[in-house]
This record gives sequence, structure tokens and C-alpha cells, in this order.
Amino acid sequence: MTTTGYMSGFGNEFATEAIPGTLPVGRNSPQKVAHGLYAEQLTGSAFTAPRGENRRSWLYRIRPAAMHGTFAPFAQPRFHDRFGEAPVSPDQMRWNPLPTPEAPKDFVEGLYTIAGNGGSDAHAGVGIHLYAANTAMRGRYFYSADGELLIVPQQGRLHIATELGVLDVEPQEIAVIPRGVRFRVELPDGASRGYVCENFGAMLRLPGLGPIGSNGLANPRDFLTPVAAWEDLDGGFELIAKFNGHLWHAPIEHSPLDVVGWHGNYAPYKYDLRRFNTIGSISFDHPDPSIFTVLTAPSDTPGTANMDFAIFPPRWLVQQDTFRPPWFHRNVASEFMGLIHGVYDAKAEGFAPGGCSLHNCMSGHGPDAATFEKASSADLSKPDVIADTMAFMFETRAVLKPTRQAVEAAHRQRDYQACWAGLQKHFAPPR
Ligand SMILES: O=C(O)Cc1cc(O)ccc1O
Ligand SMILES: [Fe+2]
Repeated sequence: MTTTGYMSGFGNEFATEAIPGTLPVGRNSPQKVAHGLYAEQLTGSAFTAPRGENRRSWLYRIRPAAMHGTFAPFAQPRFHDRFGEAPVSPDQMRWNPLPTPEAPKDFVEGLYTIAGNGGSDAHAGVGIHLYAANTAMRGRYFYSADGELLIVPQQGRLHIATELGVLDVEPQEIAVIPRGVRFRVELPDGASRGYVCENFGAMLRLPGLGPIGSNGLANPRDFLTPVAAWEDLDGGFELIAKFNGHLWHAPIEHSPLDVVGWHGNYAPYKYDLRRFNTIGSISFDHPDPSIFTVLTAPSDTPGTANMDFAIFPPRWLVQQDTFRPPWFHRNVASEFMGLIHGVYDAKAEGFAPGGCSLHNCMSGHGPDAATFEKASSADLSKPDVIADTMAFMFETRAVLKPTRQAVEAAHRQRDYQACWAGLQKHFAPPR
């Protein structure tokens, strides 16, 4: 039964039942569960993780997750963890959008790994994937045991039916599916594309706000977790798993989306990026992009994230005696950027919605020549408004190694570095 609806809050202890009386009261695993269901715990953190980090949910379902056939390798050669097979150069790189598939492709078939680092063994790093798909997943369910999936649709809505409920997301919204949670994606608008960050590290969370105070950036109540929804389907279905860097599939005789009620704090969620409370300088200078962090996945080193997810939303620029767009820079972190909507303020041309760029550790980058010329002579007595735009960045601690298919792709802009070639020498030392 497909119930739709959401519960608000980030990482809350939720409780939801699609049939009243499903959830046991005062215990998790009674001798007999209501309505003939099975109880099953799904744990996303070490059992003994500190309370604030501890994530698990109790699922009350028609059949346990253990019931399926034997896994065999699943051939989808574009989706994998083989980062850096081609030499990893420090070149700045940019790509046009992934072409729309000609043949039918569902979400899993449409995934295309562009870069990554680390892996599931290390519980550190990320896989960065694009997707371009045109059909619903039919009779097919997927999960990643390797990482949680941060899904950023760029074109076309996604109807994501998960074990814990249904998420409907549209471009400028994101969805996060925890490691291990099984789901099916349908495409209400047909041909769809976007970006996926598979986070092998500690789970994404809201950043600390420090002196910003108790409100701002992404506010917890704007995160939405689905209410329980179940389907009771028998048939010859397929369960696809990403496990230890490889894809596997097993026959399954029923839909695994059969959870009638659940409670806990390990669950998928969605967030509308347009709700982000953007904070910036109201005096001078352009702040570090950490001010735009939506979610962060920490590493073992305090303050040095495995991965940060930052956005560049519409905002006012009012800084005085300041070069207002992003400055020229080099960072220890590595930056993968995508554009969901509109134009990005550091790139006048060539960074297309659906496209992406990679600026690795210590590789110089910044505004292109056209943006530099315009911003260095802009009238600062008036505020600028950056409207109708949504870019994002997956920023990682370790070098992002592009895949061979990404380095060799026809849709890679081999002339990307030329965007800085027109920067003039203006040096005029005093005589
Ligand atoms: O490279 C980029 O465009 C992303 C970025 C934006 C910004 O405002 C400051 C630093 C930074 O890396
Ligand atoms: Fe940058």
C-alpha cells in the first residue's frame, strides 16, 4: 500500500506504521509481531558507536531481507569503483552533460562513474557517478552496501520507492539513501539525469554552525523522511547489489519493499536546496565556500571532512572594495562541481547544466577570463543579485581520481584550460 507523506527533522527517532498497531510497544522484538510480520534490525553504525552517532532502525516486514537467491556478477561496466585506471593528471577537467541514452536504460543501467577515491574496504572516500536514464526500474531493486547515496537530480523528477517509504524528488531537491536500503527508481518525466555521490565514509550530517548560532544554512526541520509504505508483490524479480566495488544480482520472488512499519533513526530523506538559508559577507571579501555546506561527512581528523556537499544558490552580493565572484585559488581539498540550474557565477560560458568539472588537490582554478574582466570593473555601489541558479560541489579530502571512461569520454571538454588563456598581464610596477 503506497502511503505518501513525510516526517520532518534531521536524524530524528522516527516511528511510522502504514497499518495501525504494527509497531510493538515497549520492545523491538516481541515473540510474535502484529499482523504476522517479521522484525528485522537494520544497523548503519557500529553497535557501540557513541549515542550521537548511533544509527539503526527496526523494520516490521512481510518477509525478512535474507530471502533471495544466490548472487552472480551483474554486468553494468560503466558503474564501478575503478578510479584512476588512466593516469591521474593535475589538469583541470570539465565535461558536457552525459548524453541521453538511445536504448532504454533504467537508473541502475544509466549510472556512469566519473571519479572517486578510497573505497568500501577503507570506509573512506567517495564514488562520484552521473546518471542518464529513460525508463523505470521494473521488477528490479537496488542497494549499495558500499556507501550511502546522495542523489542530485538535474533533469526529471525521481520517484524513489524504498524499503522505508517513498521519496518524490525534483531538480533542486536531493535525496539520501542510507547504505543497504533497497529501492526502485521510477521516472515520471521520462528521460532524466543527475549526479550521485556514494559516500563510503561516516554518514552525512549537518555541519556545526559555530558563531552563526542556532539557525541557518540547512535547517533540520526541512529534511523530510518518508512514512512507511509497503507493497506485497510476488513475481520473478531481481535484487541488484553494489558490494565491495562490484555489482551483483540475485533472483528474488517478492518485492523487498514490504516494510509495513518501522522506527528508528536510520532512514532515507530528502531536502529542497531552495530552503537553504544562504549566509555570506555583508562587508567585504568573498568567504570560503564552507559557508555553503549543506551536509558533511567527517573523517577521523577533526575539521577535515571525507566529503562536504556545498551549494551555490541564488544570493545577493554586496561586498565593498571586493572582487565579488570566487577568487583564484588552490586548495588541499579536491573539488567536483555540477550545475543543476542556471549559470554559475565564476564561469560565464562552458559550464552547462548537467555538466561537471574537476579541480583536484592544488590545481589552480577560479573565474574564467570573461568573468574576471567583468567583475574587476563592476560598479560596487549597487548590490548584485545572483538569481535563478543552483550549482553544487562535492569536495573531498583525498584526490579525486577520474575513471578511464571519464578521461577518454567524447563529452569531455579537452579545451577547458583555454577559459583562463585570455587573462591579460596587467602588471604595472611603479617606475
Ligand atoms: O572553485 C569553485 O568555483 C568553488 C568555490 C567557490 C567559492 O565561492 C570559493 C571557493 C571555491 O573553491
Ligand atoms: Fe574551487
